[in-house]
Amino acid sequence: MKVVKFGGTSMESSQSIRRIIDILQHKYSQGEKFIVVSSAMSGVTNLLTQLSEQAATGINFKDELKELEKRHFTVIKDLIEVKYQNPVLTQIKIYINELEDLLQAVLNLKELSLQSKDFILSYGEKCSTFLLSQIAKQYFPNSLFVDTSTLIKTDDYFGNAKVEFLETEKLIQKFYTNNKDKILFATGFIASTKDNRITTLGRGGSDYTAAILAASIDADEIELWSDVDGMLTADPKIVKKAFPLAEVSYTEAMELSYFGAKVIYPPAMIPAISKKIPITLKNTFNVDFKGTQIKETVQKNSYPIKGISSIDHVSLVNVTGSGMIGKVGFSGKLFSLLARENINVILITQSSSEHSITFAIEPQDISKAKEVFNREFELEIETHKLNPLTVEENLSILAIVGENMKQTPGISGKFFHALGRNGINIHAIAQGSSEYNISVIIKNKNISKALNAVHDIFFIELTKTLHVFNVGTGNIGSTLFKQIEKQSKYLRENNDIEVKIVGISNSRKMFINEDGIDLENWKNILEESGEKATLEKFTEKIKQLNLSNCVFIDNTASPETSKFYQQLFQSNVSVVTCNKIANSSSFDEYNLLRNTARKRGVDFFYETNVGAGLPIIRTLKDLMTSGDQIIKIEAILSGTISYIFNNFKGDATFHDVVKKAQELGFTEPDPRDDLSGKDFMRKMMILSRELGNPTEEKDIKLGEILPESCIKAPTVEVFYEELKKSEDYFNQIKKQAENNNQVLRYIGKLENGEATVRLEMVDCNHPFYNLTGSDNIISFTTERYKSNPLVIKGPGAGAEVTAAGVFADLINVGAN
Ligand SMILES: NC(=O)c1ccc[n+]([C@@H]2O[C@H](COP(=O)([O-])OP(=O)(O)OC[C@H]3O[C@@H](n4cnc5c(N)ncnc54)[C@H](O)[C@@H]3O)[C@@H](O)[C@H]2O)c1
Ligand SMILES: N[C@@H](CCO)C(=O)O
Ligand code: NA
Repeated sequence: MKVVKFGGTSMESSQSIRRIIDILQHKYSQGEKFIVVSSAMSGVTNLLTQLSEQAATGINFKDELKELEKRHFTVIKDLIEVKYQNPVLTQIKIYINELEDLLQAVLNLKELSLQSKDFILSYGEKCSTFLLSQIAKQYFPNSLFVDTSTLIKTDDYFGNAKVEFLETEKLIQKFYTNNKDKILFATGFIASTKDNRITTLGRGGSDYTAAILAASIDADEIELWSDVDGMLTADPKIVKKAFPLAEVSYTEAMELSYFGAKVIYPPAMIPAISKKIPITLKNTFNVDFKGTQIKETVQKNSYPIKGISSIDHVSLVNVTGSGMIGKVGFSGKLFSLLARENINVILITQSSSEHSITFAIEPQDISKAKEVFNREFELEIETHKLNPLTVEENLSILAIVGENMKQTPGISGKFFHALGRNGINIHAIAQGSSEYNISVIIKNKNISKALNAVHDIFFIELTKTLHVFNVGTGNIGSTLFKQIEKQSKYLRENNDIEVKIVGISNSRKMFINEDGIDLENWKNILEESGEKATLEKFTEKIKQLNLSNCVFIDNTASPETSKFYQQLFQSNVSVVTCNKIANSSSFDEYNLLRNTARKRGVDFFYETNVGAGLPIIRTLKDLMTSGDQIIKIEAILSGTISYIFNNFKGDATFHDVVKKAQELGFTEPDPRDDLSGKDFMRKMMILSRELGNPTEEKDIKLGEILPESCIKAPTVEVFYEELKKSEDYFNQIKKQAENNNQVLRYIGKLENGEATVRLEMVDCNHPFYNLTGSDNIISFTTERYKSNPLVIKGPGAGAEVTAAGVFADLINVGAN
């Protein structure tokens, strides 16, 4: 035998009641035996509460009551054959008339007692359940309407009555035995006192009715039907990746529902728990879905925790003072005091030094708590044995719940790591020794970020979602998008990484979508839905959204973007950049950025600053951290210049080769940044700084390649014209090299803290002689690689290799 309960959402309209009938017909055809419990139609209990309270203040209720009648009549007309309608219409009419009399009495007396209110509310369930039973009768002729107020006996605590179990059980058993051949349709929520005055069972009342009936007749199972798929790992409104749990234990269900998961009300389950009756949560909108089963013992699943829940608004109260130390009974006194004032204490922690007790309460209780504390401990406060209460506000509780945590080391470590990495400060921590629940108190504004970060770390089979804000959609930016789009499935399946591009900006337009931007269509989206771009607005939005694992990618060559890195780090956003400006600004700035990132526990990656995608920065860092000593670095680090000298031969003109280098995407947006040596100089400066030298721009000796006129050209167009005019100059250098069987190489050297970049002619014995395309080459002479230096060589410019380097940096964010 099953007890099947349908909540208000299932009793909303003709359509939803039709669904209930379908569900019951299916059960019936499968030979299942069941008792049905039903709530009032959705919204009716609230409406009746409101009407009765209003009536007590003299406000009329007739129109609303008419509406209520109509709602029930509509269902009758929709779902009951005409020939059977009359008696049902009549009975509902009788109920509504009785309701009207009751409300009229309240209106006349201008008084509403809890007792009268319960009586009035009981009509919600009476109407709905009677109605359902009569609809069902057409399919199951042995349907029987049961007014449970005649079976469930309570004390006279109206509004939240306490059940007298012994008597109730007897009445239910007797009724059940006498009606074994019937399908019972029982009202939820309502009961009565010994002397037959109507009472109600409080919050979760219909679930409670189901549990009481099930426990009394030793049912095999309870099904609670609502409009959700059961109990989820977290609130799906906040955590998009939350998913329904197949099984949870009674204890876990209690813990999860206590915080947030509103699908069931734990006290209502107690009669079922005491008889170990499993409870299944089902969805009327997703009938075939298994839902969540709540029972005594559950199979271990692969996740270390079951769910995450939260309470949104709490305040934290700190009691401090030497007067508490070693004082037996102090906390007893403190908490009885709060209990006496009906202040609900949600969480308590105490340090073992006994110098402080911290507890969480609801914000509306703060002033009362202060008042009673000050009054009770006036003497202790005056003599400085206790300090006045301090209160922290705008906080939330976040709790991870699950029986698997028990005896499993590392869960709290993981939990706190996820919070710490996302810059979420923990104000207090509590874990019961039952190890079912670890609760932390954090700032309210961080709750959504925290829920998502913690959910990711425990549930998405370790899938990490990187929330990316990308600035710069030129050569590199647009290529990066292509690469990410192509690779995202692989990353999801093989690396458990989800890359979500949440924001895109270029110098004209910006667009942000928290759910991710479709990379197949980003150009149109940005063009059509984007707003005017400003970096201020873009970064403000990043901070405001406060997403977990958040990364800012700088794919511009702009000096403006780097001004925002510092505040991004401070907001726990990692930065990946191919833009060299930040790292080649002043040494102080360079240091500040690094230190801030380190302090905030976020990443600052810029592998592509030197040699594009070639692993140069990484290699240098590895050499240094593993204790090698760098003696000398020699390198060709301008892809553009490398390409030019590799192709400036035979009939080719210097002008055309430069143009081609730009077309191939090797040059900076302004190619003079390359040809002036400035771009190379920046790279040398970054390498030198990585070595620990406080290098500034002026410390690097830079050999010129271009004649003055080219450098000074006011625009890129004029620069190209000047290049044409200087063709003789370039030809002469070319000739000279060719005559000596040499090639031109623009080479950087770093030795003894000194950095130079010079144009050299080298012969075939030089290790840098054989280069092709936009190749970069770098040779590290170190203590360990002394006679034979470590060499890295390959294309050091171009959109594909650079975007790939940015991509690799991005994937590494948060890896350590
Ligand atoms: N090309 C290479 O091989 C290579 C290699 C390594 C590093 N890089 C670096 O890549 C970066 C980008 O180069 P690119 O060739 O893609 O440049 P690009 O000119 O093609 O694109 C630059 C993008 O940045 C945007 N932008 C500029 N200023 C902005 C601002 N203030 N706010 C928002 N957006 C802004 C532009 O709108 C454009 O979308 C440069 O810093 C360059 O040094 C390039
Ligand atoms: N413009 C740069 C790109 C790599 O930073 C070069 O030519 O080397
Ligand atoms: Na690199």
